[in-house]
Amino acid sequence: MKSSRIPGFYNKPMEERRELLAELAALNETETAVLSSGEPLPAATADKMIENVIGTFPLPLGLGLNFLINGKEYVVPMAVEEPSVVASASHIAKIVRSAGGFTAETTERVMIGQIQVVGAPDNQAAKEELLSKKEMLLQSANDAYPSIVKRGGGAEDLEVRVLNEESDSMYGQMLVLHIYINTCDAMGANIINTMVESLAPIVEEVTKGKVYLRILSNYADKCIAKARCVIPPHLLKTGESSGEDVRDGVVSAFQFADSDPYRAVTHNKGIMNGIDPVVIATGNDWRAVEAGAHAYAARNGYYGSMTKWSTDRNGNLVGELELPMAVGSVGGSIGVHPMSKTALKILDIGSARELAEVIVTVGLAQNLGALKALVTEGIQKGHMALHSRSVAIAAGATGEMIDVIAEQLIQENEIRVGKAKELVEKAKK
Ligand SMILES: CC(C)(COP(=O)([O-])OP(=O)([O-])OC[C@H]1O[C@@H](n2cnc3c(N)ncnc32)[C@H](O)[C@@H]1OP(=O)([O-])[O-])[C@@H](O)C(=O)NCCC(=O)NCCSC(=O)C[C@@](C)(O)CC(=O)[O-]
Ligand SMILES: NC(=O)C1=CN([C@@H]2O[C@H](COP(=O)(O)OP(=O)(O)OC[C@H]3O[C@@H](n4cnc5c(N)ncnc54)[C@H](OP(=O)(O)O)[C@@H]3O)[C@@H](O)[C@H]2O)C=CC1
Repeated sequence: MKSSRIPGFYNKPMEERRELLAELAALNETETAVLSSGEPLPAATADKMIENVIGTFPLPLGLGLNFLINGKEYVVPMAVEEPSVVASASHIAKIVRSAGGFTAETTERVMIGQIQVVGAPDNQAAKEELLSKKEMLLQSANDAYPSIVKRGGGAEDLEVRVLNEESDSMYGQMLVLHIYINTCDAMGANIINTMVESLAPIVEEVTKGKVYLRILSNYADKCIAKARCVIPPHLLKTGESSGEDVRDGVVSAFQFADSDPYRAVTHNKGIMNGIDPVVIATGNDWRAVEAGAHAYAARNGYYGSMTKWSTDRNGNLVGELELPMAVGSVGGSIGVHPMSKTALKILDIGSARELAEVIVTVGLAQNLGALKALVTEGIQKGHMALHSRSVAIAAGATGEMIDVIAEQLIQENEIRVGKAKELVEKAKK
């Protein structure tokens, strides 16, 4: 990939943007056609993906630009309905690339399958028995999905937990078997579920209990992606605010979020503003990522900030984000939806790990974009200026009138549908 820094990309007509992208990402004719096709997800394909299909629901697909991660350039496809998200991510990526770019990494890539056992006559004895049969259980799990073992993955370890051991617990004791499974480049839900379902009869026999649930855990805390950036304050100067003031405001905003769940939820929503669009564009399961991310934000016993912002000894702003990121670069609907195939080609990633690193980086950038605006001019100026186009459309503006009405709304500092309707009616007379 040549540079992802394309100044003024947003001022070019859409056709020109597509041409630039096709050249940059070496898209072939089919991939380029998917972007400009009126029906990127053919109805016949959609009809086979879910049930009771009556159509498709398109979202705008934008490009997060300027991303430099671990020294590699990334153009990031983002499918999202909310104005200013893509602009904000690109804005921060532009600043961070001047500071050397983001660094990102993933830990081990292991997913968890859970098997719930109730009514075992002796949970401790059943636990010991399961642990003593570890090799046999792992082998049986792998026999249920041999192709993932051939790819270098499969069931690697197990753990047994007894829940509700305390005598004052509200619920009865139960045993939970965790199978740790390397799903290679797949998110792995179906692989894991196949494995744990196949183990259920053996587990019942060993424990003499009843198995109810056999399903993966979306709390993928052994599949963590981390992103980091270090920004000298002079790069943060915004309007009248000095870089130091912006830096201190961002650190204080983090401390606010980490001290108060009312703020943490909004702060974290701003992070998911960056994460979800990439998860969606690449055909991944955003409910799984959302559920895991929020649970991880509560791992210390309280719901806090997903990101951490601090100042290092040289006065730089340091940002860190660490989240479970159980995404795949294959499997699920990824190979089915033509748009997600094209999105992965644009990203030019070689593995699920690399995809997870890009996604968590966009989340970090998005958080800083929002915080930088919030601690300086406020969110309305930048966000509402871009939202004004949607307001104009909602009020009935079409074609060239959209930008004209949007500009009038900004000039009159009244970005609301009622005002836009007045302007549209006046313009139509
Ligand atoms: C909107 C900006 C970026 C303007 O910020 P700005 O300083 O006016 O931007 P700029 O004109 O100096 O441009 C800087 C770069 O930003 C990008 N950029 C700039 N404009 C565009 C555009 N039109 N289209 C595409 N990209 C754009 C582009 O990369 C550009 O570089 P260039 O290519 O020109 O060299 C800034 O005001 C901002 O980041 N605001 C925050 C927006 C935001 O966070 N939106 C999310 C919605 S609000 C929300 O849901 C979450 C929240 C806020 O509640 C979370 C929380 O509370 O924590
Ligand atoms: N709680 C949850 O989150 C749940 C989610 N789901 C859904 O499950 C889906 C994801 O399941 P998943 O198991 O990932 O998808 P798949 O069932 O599509 O499995 C992935 C397939 O990809 C193939 N593959 C090709 N190359 C690789 C590679 N390098 N690494 C790994 N696999 C490779 C494997 O085929 P082979 O090896 O056979 O060639 C494997 O069968 C998502 O759609 C999700 O929404 C379903 C249930 C619950």
